[in-house]
Amino acid sequence: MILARAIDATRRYGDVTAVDQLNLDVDTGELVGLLGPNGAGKSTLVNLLTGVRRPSSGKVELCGGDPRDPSTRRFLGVTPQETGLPGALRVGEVVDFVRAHYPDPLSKDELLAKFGLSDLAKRQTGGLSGGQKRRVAVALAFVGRPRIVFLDEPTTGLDVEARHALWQGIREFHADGGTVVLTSHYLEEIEALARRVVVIGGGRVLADDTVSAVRGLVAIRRVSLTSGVPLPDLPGVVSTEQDGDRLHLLTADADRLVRDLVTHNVAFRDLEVRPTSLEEAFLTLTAA
Ligand SMILES: Nc1ncnc2c1ncn2[C@@H]1O[C@H](COP(=O)(O)OP(=O)(O)OP(=O)(O)O)[C@@H](O)[C@H]1O
Repeated sequence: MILARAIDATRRYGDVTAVDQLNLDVDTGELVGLLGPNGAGKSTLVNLLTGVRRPSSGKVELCGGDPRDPSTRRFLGVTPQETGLPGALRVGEVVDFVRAHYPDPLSKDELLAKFGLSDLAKRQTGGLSGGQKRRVAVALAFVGRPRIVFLDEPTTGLDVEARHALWQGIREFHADGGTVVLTSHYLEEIEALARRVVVIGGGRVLADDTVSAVRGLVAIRRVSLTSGVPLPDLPGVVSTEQDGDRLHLLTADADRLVRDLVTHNVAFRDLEVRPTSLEEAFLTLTAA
């Protein structure tokens, strides 16, 4: 069953088209990463799919219904990009408050244990660190045993250990059949959690595939070398970065680039050719 669907969805803010005739289906049991540069439209898409905003045109569906309908929202868990917690309440009290909104919530202890938060149960949220607040905010999305969870940049600002604790909670939910859509700027996060990655740019879907396929799609290689002399103009180089004597060239045809360097008698050493990172891949896609 399709749990979240955008059909030709467009959302405008004045002159800005944040989401532009976008189509997306998220099936039951999927874990989907939305990836894209700042301002690509990821949060707006999440806001449309979770009923926070209405599309200017087109349609969105959640669990086969309208995401603004309370009976549909029972199946939904969300952590927006920015959240506020009532500072005077203890973590356990906030969990109880949210639990009260759902017919069959997780127990407080189970939720806190799943997300490694048991030690914080009696702490007032106002006294928590930024990272601890974020972990509580993400855990709250799972209280109501949702069928689908949307997490907008869930681990921004978290240290490695806290990030891994959250990933563990998300993975367990997914392993039990839960559906997850997350946006992230952490490429390792998308790679660590999701097999499907939807690359968003300019409010549109630029690619929708596996992480490795998205990399393969652009097939850009990074050729790094050390050279004391300026390089001649070489065909097929899409960008050049310089770090002292070390040069990093991006190209779709690394073999040709290396042959050209030799043909031009460029003195170089420490040649390295490697696939691009996902970030480089999406920058290339969004520049297309
Ligand atoms: N409430 C709003 N009012 C006006 N413009 C908005 C509003 N929300 C988003 N926008 C604009 O819509 C575009 C898409 O923004 P959005 O926040 O969806 O992108 P994003 O991919 O989530 O970015 P980021 O990674 O920085 O969070 C941007 O140009 C943004 O300035």
